[in-house]
Amino acid sequence: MGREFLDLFETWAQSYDESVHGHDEQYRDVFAEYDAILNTVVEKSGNVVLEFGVGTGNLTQKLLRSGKTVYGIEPSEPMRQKAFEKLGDTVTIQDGDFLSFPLPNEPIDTIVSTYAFHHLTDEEKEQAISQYGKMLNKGGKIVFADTAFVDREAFEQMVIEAKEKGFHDLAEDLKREYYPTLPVLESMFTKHGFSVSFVPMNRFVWLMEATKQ
Ligand SMILES: C[S@@+](CC[C@H](N)C(=O)[O-])C[C@H]1O[C@@H](n2cnc3c(N)ncnc32)[C@H](O)[C@@H]1O
Repeated sequence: MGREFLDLFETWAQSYDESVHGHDEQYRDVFAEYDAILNTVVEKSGNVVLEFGVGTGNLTQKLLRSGKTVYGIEPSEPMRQKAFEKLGDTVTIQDGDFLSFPLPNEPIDTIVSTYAFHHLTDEEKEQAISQYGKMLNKGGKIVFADTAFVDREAFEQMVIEAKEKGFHDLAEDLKREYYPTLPVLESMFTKHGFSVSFVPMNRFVWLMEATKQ
């Protein structure tokens, strides 16, 4: 569920790694400090990790290189193909999404995702957090990095700024997908038994670290 944006990745899969490294002017600020953001998610993760929205496998690769066991979930076939080209058979990446996915065959201590949680509506985000709250033991973590805004005004301001710069694809993307505000996310995490902190990583992306109480 929450798969309505998969068509975008049919074509974007081929050039995605160029976008994250600043080749697309409209998304340069979104992907600013991309590698540092992924490295921070790795630092915050435990040893057995479930990753949603693997994409071309950049975070997966960093998690594996730091010795973690990773169970990857990715709904887009072209993205899974790109990830396999990068990672070979060193990892399990299965078809699934944030809400419907094959369960790993061992307990996991961390659920991670970068640049993907905004594909879910706020209602779906809460369903996912509720589900993860039941899967994780006390001390288990959700570590996400994704675009979010301090409030609706900050969101509207970013749309205006994108339009003023002529970044119409970015402005459309901001309006089409489901970028949340921090207070909404905070209330979802706390309602489902997590303590949560938010740290800004660039002008768009926040690191969300939620620990099961
Ligand atoms: C912008 S890419 C991010 C890829 C990678 N995590 C990264 O940080 O570079 C978003 C990814 O989320 C995937 N995606 C889209 N809808 C999803 C869903 N409902 N559940 C899980 N992943 C989804 C897309 O196929 C795509 O691979």
